[in-house]
Amino acid sequence: MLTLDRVTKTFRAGAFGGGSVTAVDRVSFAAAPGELVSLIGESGSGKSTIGRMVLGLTEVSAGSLTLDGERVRPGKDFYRRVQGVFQDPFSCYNPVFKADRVFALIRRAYHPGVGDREWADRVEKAVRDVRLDPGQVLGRYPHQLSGGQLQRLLIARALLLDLRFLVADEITSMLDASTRIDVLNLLAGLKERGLGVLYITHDLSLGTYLAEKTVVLRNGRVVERGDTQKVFGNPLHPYTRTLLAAVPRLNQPWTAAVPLDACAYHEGGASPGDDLYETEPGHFVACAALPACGRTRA
Ligand SMILES: Nc1ncnc2c1ncn2[C@@H]1O[C@H](COP(=O)(O)OP(=O)(O)OP(=O)(O)O)[C@@H](O)[C@H]1O
Repeated sequence: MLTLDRVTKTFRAGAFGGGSVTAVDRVSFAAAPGELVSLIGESGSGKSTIGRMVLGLTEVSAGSLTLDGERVRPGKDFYRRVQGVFQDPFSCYNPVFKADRVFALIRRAYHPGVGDREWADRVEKAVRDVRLDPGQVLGRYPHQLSGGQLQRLLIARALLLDLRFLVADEITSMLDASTRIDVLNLLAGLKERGLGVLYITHDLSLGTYLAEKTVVLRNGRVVERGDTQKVFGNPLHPYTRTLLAAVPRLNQPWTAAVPLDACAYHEGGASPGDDLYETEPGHFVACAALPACGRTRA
């Protein structure tokens, strides 16, 4: 179980590191085993920073982030259970080595006692599990494989570990529609195996596809979260509504498509409360004024 409780990340910023930027601001949510939580927000909203903190690649500035009740402790044992797959699969491979070297590295680090024959069988099974043909992909260099194949090999690599949790950061954004569906189905399969998944995306349509829960981020803060069907079926925060209604129009900034109105919990509102209000079971909205605010579905 992944649990974030008022997790905050502040980076030093500015020419001499004198300023600071709060990339993630008191974010709370949880992902149970077998559950996919989709983290949605526009560019710069803090999604990847959250993913990196879950993976122990970025330190938490404040708040608590635990996996199965333990704080994140990057190291061999941690990465046996928690892995990340990222947007650009090419960046995860060294172009001068064959792509299946990623499996050899896992063997060396985690399964040094496994014999050649058994390891080959395990790799073959993991590759088939991600719906690739071992004969087509093993022994090839990264440039000889497609982005979707490389992405799936990374998921296969994760399957060779005793994986409990996967952070999937924009993993489908570079893929064509059919490969994207394949990879999403793969994530569905991982959920069935009891894995928890944090699925980071700016694509709302993909978020609804698999996620039990949805967290909508804006400027590092959660504006709405809850059961995906409730958040999408009855979006309460104007930002979520804007995201859902956004239609690109030339020569107009996209936020102009559906103006945010002036409820107290909106950006720049008078009372920037950090708590979310449970407006119905399993549906939380950031509103300092709820329930007195009276904003419900129009
Ligand atoms: N190492 C860093 N130092 C300073 N600021 C950072 C650092 N990493 C991220 N930020 C800032 O934190 C904010 C959130 O960045 P983050 O990459 O988490 O957003 P994101 O929602 O994942 O965006 P995108 O969808 O474009 O990847 C941004 O304002 C970014 O500039």
